[in-house]
Amino acid sequence: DTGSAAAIPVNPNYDIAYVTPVSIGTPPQTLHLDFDTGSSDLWVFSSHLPASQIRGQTIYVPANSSTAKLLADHTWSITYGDGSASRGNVYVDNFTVGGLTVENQAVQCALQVSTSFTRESNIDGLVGLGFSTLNTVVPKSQLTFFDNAKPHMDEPVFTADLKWKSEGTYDFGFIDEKKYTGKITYVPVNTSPGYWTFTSSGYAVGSGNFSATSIVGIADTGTSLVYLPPSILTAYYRQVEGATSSRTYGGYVFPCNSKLPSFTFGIGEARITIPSSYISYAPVTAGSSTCFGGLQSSSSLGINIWGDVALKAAFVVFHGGNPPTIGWAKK
Ligand SMILES: NCc1ccc(-c2ccco2)nc1
Repeated sequence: DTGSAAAIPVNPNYDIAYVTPVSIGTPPQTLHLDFDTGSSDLWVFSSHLPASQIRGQTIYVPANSSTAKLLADHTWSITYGDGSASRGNVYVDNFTVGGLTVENQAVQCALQVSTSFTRESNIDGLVGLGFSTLNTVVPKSQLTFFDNAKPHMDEPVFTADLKWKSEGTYDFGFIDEKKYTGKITYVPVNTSPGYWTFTSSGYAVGSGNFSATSIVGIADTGTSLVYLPPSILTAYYRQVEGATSSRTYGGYVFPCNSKLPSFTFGIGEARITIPSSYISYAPVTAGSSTCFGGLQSSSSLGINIWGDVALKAAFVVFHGGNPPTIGWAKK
């Protein structure tokens, strides 16, 4: 089996997140979910939510699906790195992404979501594509869509082709040679943390020398920005006129008309360059001439994160073989 589905920016001006249409149940209910390689719960806005917590999202109504079955006495609760959270109960139902169907997929129904989820009206839930060890369902943890689909897939892979301010794709079960140039460089993945954790071989700022240094981090489609060690941030923002680390805005900001260098990171001998346009991320508030950087410090996170700002500069292969690996190519 294979599948292919769109990755659509939730906001026309800034790539805050990407959503992908999925079908759940019988007859199919279509929701737009945030595919997140940084977590492993598949949860949706549901008919169990109080109306006060829904603001335009599409909800999943298990009662309207003839194939939905309650997973009795199972619950879940998750808190993300950005402080958002949700919790609820669990059904199993048919789950289809771009023509690829998993029967009896655990669909975690929200009974409560935090205000930041309520405020994001274009996200109807998340599809965790991390390792199933991170799933929060108790008393029996559940498998991700990828783990359920893998045995039926032509190849045990999914790929991310995210794009800057435009629609990209997630492919399941195959690698589309038309989506990248040159070769794919694969590096090992450490699955123990439960994320797609790999080691980058170093970085360069603009046209500067490449600094060979191991950077352990995660490939996270569910995080907007890139979070790296402070020393790398200093090296980058010292090249940006008027850049400063702002306590007010919680990170590096700079005048929106400042000239930004690109940022290159290493994957083995290969190099991926993030264009400067991806790093001038967004005005700190609507209409402001102060912009928030797409590269920020990981010092408060305890983990380096290659989020969408980096992923959209590449074609990325999440290879779920034994052992799993991650592949990066230019495009
Ligand atoms: N890294 C997972 C993730 C994805 C989306 C969100 C989100 C969307 C709106 C508010 O919070 N939070 C965490």
